[in-house]
Amino acid sequence: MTTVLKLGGSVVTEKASPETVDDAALARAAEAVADFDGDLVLVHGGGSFGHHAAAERGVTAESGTRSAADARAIHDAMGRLNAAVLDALHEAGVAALPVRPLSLASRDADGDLSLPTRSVAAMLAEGFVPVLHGDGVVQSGAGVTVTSGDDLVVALAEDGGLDVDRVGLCSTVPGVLDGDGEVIERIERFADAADALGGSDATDVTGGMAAKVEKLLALGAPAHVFGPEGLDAFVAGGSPGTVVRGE
Ligand SMILES: Nc1ncnc2c1ncn2[C@@H]1O[C@H](COP(=O)(O)OP(=O)(O)OP(=O)(O)O)[C@@H](O)[C@H]1O
Ligand SMILES: C=C(C)CCOP(=O)(O)O
Repeated sequence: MTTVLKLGGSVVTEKASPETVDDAALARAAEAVADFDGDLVLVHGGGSFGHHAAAERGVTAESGTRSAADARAIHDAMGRLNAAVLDALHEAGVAALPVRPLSLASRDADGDLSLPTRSVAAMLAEGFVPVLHGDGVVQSGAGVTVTSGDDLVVALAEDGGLDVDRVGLCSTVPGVLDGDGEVIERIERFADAADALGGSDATDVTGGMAAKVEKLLALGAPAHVFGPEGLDAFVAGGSPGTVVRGE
């Protein structure tokens, strides 16, 4: 059984200032992750690295670039953040290794993601913690578009070979919030939260909370959406924040 956990870009970076890591938040998250017992795949988002690099070049999840220089700039920005995440994980004693989607994944013309996972499974079998991240990924007919860490979480969770039974999305909000700002405990269909779901409040080319919930509803495994304060509970097997479980 494997757990997939995404550390939101808005948790590990200061999303409003370009290419700024939130060192304290990242160190806290890495320490929480170090307590996990079992097979774990980590994913992190773009935060103030990937989203700024992509937005500056007009690249989104739908609108691609045919410029290799632009694609590389987005990938390199994510590489800088990935290196910072790996440094923090190593510092906390986590045997983390990078798995970088541009070199591995692709999308078809409809945007469906193909993510080969044998290297991820092999790393897990050898006791490592693979760390993927949102990235520029080549898409049939569109050049290179942005693939969100959330899409990678979904692809990992749907991969039969990894046997994923728990998914966690750690964002800056304590869960999916209703119109009054209260955490919704359980979402089983999009309508449960549709009124309250907006985009992201920072530069984000991949859609914010509404897109997250929609993707998580399609999974076979339960997904938990929580904030940094819920990370210890999730790592210990608990159920912080909102549970998203489609039918
Ligand atoms: N109903 C809602 N409940 C909770 N958050 C919401 C809601 N509607 C919109 N949001 C926004 O969604 C954001 C979380 O999505 P976002 O994509 O920014 O997070 P992330 O995954 O941590 O970041 P990144 O995409 O960089 O990895 C929140 O900061 C909030 O502004
Ligand atoms: C913007 C890039 C390159 C990655 C986006 O990943 P996300 O923050 O998980 O949506």
